[in-house]
Amino acid sequence: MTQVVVHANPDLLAAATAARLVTTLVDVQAEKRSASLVLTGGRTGIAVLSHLLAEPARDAVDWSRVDFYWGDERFLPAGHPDRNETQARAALLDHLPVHPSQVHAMEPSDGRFGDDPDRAAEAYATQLGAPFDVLLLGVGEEGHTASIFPESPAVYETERTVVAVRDCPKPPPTRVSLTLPEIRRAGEVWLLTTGDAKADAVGEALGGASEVRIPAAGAIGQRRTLWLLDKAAAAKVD
Ligand SMILES: O=C1O[C@H](COP(=O)(O)O)[C@@H](O)[C@H](O)[C@H]1O
Repeated sequence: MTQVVVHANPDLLAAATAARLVTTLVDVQAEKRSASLVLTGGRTGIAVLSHLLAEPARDAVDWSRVDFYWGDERFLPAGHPDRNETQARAALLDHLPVHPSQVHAMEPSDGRFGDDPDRAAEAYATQLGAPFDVLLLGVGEEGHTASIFPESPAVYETERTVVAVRDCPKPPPTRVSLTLPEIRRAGEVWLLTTGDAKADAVGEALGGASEVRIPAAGAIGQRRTLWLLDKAAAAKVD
């Protein structure tokens, strides 16, 4: 099932998505022992985490039973301000009662495997198991999602769950990303984006574009695919 929800502005979108995350994680935890949540980078993704920190019902979630992953990472040194992990820690994770073992970050470029994104991708693949419960994604102006860019090798990947991505049109050029086959194993996939610069990509994705041209079109959840947009990003949705 694909649903599109349009909010009046980016701030309302981030606040409503944070509230939605709380209730969804509470529901998952009512059904099973722990929940898995995949975080996204980007402006909207990090704004959602900031709102989640301030959400009054935040601690209805048992945070000691949530495992955090990332859909993609900018392959930079640990602690670099442009890493999705660094931003997510500052916005939310550093303020929650979570054990380090619950936070499954992708390796930095000065980590265990040095400056080798292929080894970082292989290592991340070993951390994956059951399908994710909720997987958050952003959408780029040209239709990328996670770090899967249009017409790039990553969009053709059919076997691996995680890949290294090079020569990205958006800096930094080297990244690590989940692949579309892995994204499509998730129960719920939520695509979050705002602003008129995203309207063409969103309109094309929802209008039936191929995932090679608009990778976000291939991000589909097993139970639900939820597009969470502001009015500007939804301007070209029929
Ligand atoms: O580089 C990235 O950008 C996208 C979208 O970011 P936004 O700022 O345009 O919302 C994001 O989904 C991805 O995780 C990140 O690495």
